[in-house]
Amino acid sequence: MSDVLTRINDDKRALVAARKAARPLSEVEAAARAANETNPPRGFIRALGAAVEAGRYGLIAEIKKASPSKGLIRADFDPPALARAYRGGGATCLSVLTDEPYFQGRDEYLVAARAAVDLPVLRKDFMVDPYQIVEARALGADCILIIMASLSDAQAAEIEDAALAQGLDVLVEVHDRAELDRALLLKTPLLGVNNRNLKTLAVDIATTEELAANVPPDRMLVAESGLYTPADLARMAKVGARCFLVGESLMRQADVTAATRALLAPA
Ligand SMILES: O=C(O)c1ccccc1NCC(=O)[C@H](O)[C@H](O)COP(=O)(O)O
Repeated sequence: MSDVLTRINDDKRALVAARKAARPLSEVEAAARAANETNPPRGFIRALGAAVEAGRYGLIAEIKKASPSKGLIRADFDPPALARAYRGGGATCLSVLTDEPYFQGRDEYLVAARAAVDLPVLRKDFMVDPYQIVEARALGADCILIIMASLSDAQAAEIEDAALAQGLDVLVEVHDRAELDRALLLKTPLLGVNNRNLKTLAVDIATTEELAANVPPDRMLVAESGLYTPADLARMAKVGARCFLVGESLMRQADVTAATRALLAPA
């Protein structure tokens, strides 16, 4: 039996092949060029850097309806309203799941959430082909995710180059020391440590603590997953993470603005 991440990536490769057959790359490239005119990249890394420079936390707030580990997280799911709620609560950036089979995401959710606010947006998906990067820019995304556990070094570099060519920022995500060493071969300064093991779905925020000492000072460390309280953020900040990617704990709240504000309040 294959692990969760392998299944997601296998399905994603089939899905991308179908999308390529339905819509040629040249057409998506034209849409990406048009998006550069109407929705130019908003500077995802720049926004996080500015928050940290100003002495605040950089919060990437995730719009996530469901997940493989938790099933349905939020039934009352309105991406533009959630984007505004996150903005009102002090989020720096948004992350929007576009994967449909495993997260009940949709490309349209990214478009609608981004149109509702002025925050930079991460297309949160499983990138296995440069075609998806062009798609991301065509949708208006400002940043894409590279999961080192999903890709070889050559594939990661190819996807990063495709993103940079589109003017997109890149969040590279690792879960262990070997992935961290490989991620440091990439150009992006934005380095996420996922506290969730995407193969087993086990979450342990000690993962960020264990890897943080090996993250060079020229990288911006993002602690991802399993963060619920201001004390969790303070614990991550102690080892040098000033930026956070948070989904479920905020998505489960009735008042997302108040919950975001409360999460960002001093511990
Ligand atoms: O969340 C999952 O169950 C999951 C399963 C398989 C691959 C990826 C998965 N999640 C992606 C993420 O790591 C999170 O959406 C993100 O870091 C936010 O985590 P959380 O705050 O715990 O929702």
